[in-house]
Amino acid sequence: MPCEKLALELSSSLMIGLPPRLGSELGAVPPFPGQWRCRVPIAMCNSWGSLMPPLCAELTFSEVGNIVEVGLLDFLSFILVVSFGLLIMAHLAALRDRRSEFEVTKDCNGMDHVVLRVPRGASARVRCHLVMFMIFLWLPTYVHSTSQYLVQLELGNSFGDSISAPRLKGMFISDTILEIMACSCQHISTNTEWSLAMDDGNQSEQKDMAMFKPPKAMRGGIPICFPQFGNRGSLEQHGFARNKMWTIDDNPPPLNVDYCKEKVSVNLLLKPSEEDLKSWPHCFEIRHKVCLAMDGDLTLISRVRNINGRPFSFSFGYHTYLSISDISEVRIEGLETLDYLDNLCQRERFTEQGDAVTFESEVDRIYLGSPNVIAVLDHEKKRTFLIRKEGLPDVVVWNPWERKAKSMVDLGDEEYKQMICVDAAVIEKPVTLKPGEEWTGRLDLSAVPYTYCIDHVDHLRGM
Ligand SMILES: O=P(O)(O)OC[C@H]1O[C@@H](O)[C@H](O)[C@@H](O)[C@@H]1O
Repeated sequence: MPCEKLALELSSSLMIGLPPRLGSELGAVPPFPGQWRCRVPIAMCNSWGSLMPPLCAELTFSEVGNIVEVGLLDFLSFILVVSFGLLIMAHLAALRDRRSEFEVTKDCNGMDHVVLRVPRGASARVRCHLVMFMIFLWLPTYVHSTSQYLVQLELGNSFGDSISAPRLKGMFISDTILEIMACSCQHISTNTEWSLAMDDGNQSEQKDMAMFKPPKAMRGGIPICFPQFGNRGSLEQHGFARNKMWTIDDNPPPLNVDYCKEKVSVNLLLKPSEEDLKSWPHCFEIRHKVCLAMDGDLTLISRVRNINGRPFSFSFGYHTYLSISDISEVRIEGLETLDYLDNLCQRERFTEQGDAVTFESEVDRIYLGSPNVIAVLDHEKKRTFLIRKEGLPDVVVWNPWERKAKSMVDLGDEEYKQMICVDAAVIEKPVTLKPGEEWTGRLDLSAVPYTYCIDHVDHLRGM
């Protein structure tokens, strides 16, 4: 026998001994007087525990139920039966996983939230919360007087990190793989904002979590900058999309390539309000899909469509706050030798001279025509964020440093050290859409061991 261990998987009644009567019920035929024989499935395991192909055994039992002989036979019929059984089990497991990947529950305040889960590893919580969750801590009656919801995506933990985060005052940057992405949204009305938040179940801590003053976005997470990036236009800083109520889109048009197969996801939709049309008179729809992969990687896919009227142009950016150990310990690879516009020098154009971007003072730059993979290496945490992107040629790198941080009401004086914004964006050459045309941008975020990218980034760039 090639295996070192033979495991007999019998029915529970067989396992505890087979009385002749039971053998007979199972169709056993007495080979000799006083003996009984029957066929049962067996599974063989080797010393490493891997399961060998199952076989069927013919067992001969003595009169008192002891096994006196084991023979292997009937391989094909047994394979058929077992395959059928495995198929049913797989189907049931898939059903169970599907059920558990989207679960609507209530939080301790009785508010609905949706938990997105992947069977192994990461989870995401889509929390249907009040927009004013800062307020409801202190004015609970407000909970009942508004119909606005905050949908909050919370990335769970796939790398064994604790979800309890360095809680930056006014900023929800967790220590987990990709922070937390959140947006405010509501099924019916249109009046809230994108924001980021984290909930580790400790409601009492939420009052520390943000300057949450709708319609202004909270700092942190991955707000969507649209249709303007920064102050390069007449609209509010980074455009209005991050300050709007998005709706959950139950029936989005299919993507040309579905990057979110095997991932749990949520689809969001924003259409312009009357007020938006006054400041930006273009008929558009912007869709945003958030996908959580089995291993906790996050994919964001955004689509902007010109739904009628005249052509229009826009800028777009994923304003991505990453949690880092210390800004002085971080380097960004993938931007070397590129030209950049320095926002701190009236957008003057320079060329990156270093072999990586490192930080010693305030940085606010737009790197132009960057490769599709950027790596943010955190030496102290021994972790690298990989940013893969499509349709987003520019990369904004921003850290306010000490002086500016002190002037920002929603950033603690020292908190600039634990954050870096690396925004995949399209800024220098805005996108122009003719009527009926659609633009798609995609961002993949993952956290990998520190050394990973050094060996792999070049390979990934070719993807
Ligand atoms: O405070 P906001 O509006 O979120 O913007 C923060 C920063 O975002 C960066 O993307 C910009 O380049 C900076 O100029 C800006 O200060």
